[in-house]
Amino acid sequence: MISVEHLTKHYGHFTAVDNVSFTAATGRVTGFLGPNGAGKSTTMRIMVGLTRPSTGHVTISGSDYRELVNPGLEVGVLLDASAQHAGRSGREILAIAAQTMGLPRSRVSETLARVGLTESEAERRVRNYSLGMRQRLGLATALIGDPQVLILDEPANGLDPAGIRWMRDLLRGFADAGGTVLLSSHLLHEIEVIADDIVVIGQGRIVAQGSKSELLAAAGTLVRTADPERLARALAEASVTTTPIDGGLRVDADPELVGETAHRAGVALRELRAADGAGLEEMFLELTAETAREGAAA
Ligand SMILES: Nc1ncnc2c1ncn2[C@@H]1O[C@H](COP(=O)(O)OP(=O)(O)OP(=O)(O)O)[C@@H](O)[C@H]1O
Repeated sequence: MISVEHLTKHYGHFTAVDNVSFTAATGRVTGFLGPNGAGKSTTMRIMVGLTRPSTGHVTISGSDYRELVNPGLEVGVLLDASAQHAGRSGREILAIAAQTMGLPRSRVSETLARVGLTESEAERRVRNYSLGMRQRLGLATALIGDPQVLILDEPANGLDPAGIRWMRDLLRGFADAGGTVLLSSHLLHEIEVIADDIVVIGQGRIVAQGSKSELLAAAGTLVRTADPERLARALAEASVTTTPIDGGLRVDADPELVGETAHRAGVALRELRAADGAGLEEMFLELTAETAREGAAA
């Protein structure tokens, strides 16, 4: 388990991480989702002792990362797949990792097979690797010590859709065997595919967290009609909150109630369905738009 408690990081007057608390539970894949610059990497660097927090702290399986004697045996870390020595082959990089952790050399071939790198790919220098191959090698370095916890910053970056499904299955197997996985992404879709639990961060703050099913179920109903204003008035009379969307409404109620209310109000519907994920997507787009505006202003 990873426990993040009231973490704050200031850079001068800028607050990159602002009172962030969450846990990544054992047996679950937790997705850490946020737009560029939201504070994901800073939080993960603090977790593994590379950046000091201004306040707050993180424990991994009850310990501070910096107290671990042989950290690679307990926590597998992938922060930047491009940071691997470009002049070495994949096999050499894994052999060095195995040696540093005091592992038998046989672990190198086993781990290469686990991440789907062939023997001939492993002989190539990393400078000739695609981004997807670097991610697989980075994941291999994280896995080689057979840790219980994985901390992965944007591990799906550069993977094609089949690669993302492959990673989902690998991380699913890891969590089902009792492991803890925390992975970050700036893409909602990746997190939806891979994660069981989701923590959403925007501008250094946690803006939502829960299981994927909870967050998706909270999305309500999508309804389209030629007369959304009239339907919104009828729903408001029933004390139901609505949000206008293109050609209709997002409603904080189940589709049955929306259909009955529309029928009573004499409003013909064009579409009525559970808004799976739409609430999360809207919230995420708002976060992204705010960041994009900041970027434009800068
Ligand atoms: N060493 C530093 N000095 C000053 N500001 C920093 C430093 N490191 C990060 N920041 C700022 O902190 C904010 C959060 O950055 P961080 O890299 O944690 O975001 P992120 O969510 O990982 O984004 P991305 O998806 O782009 O990697 C950004 O505005 C960044 O510019």
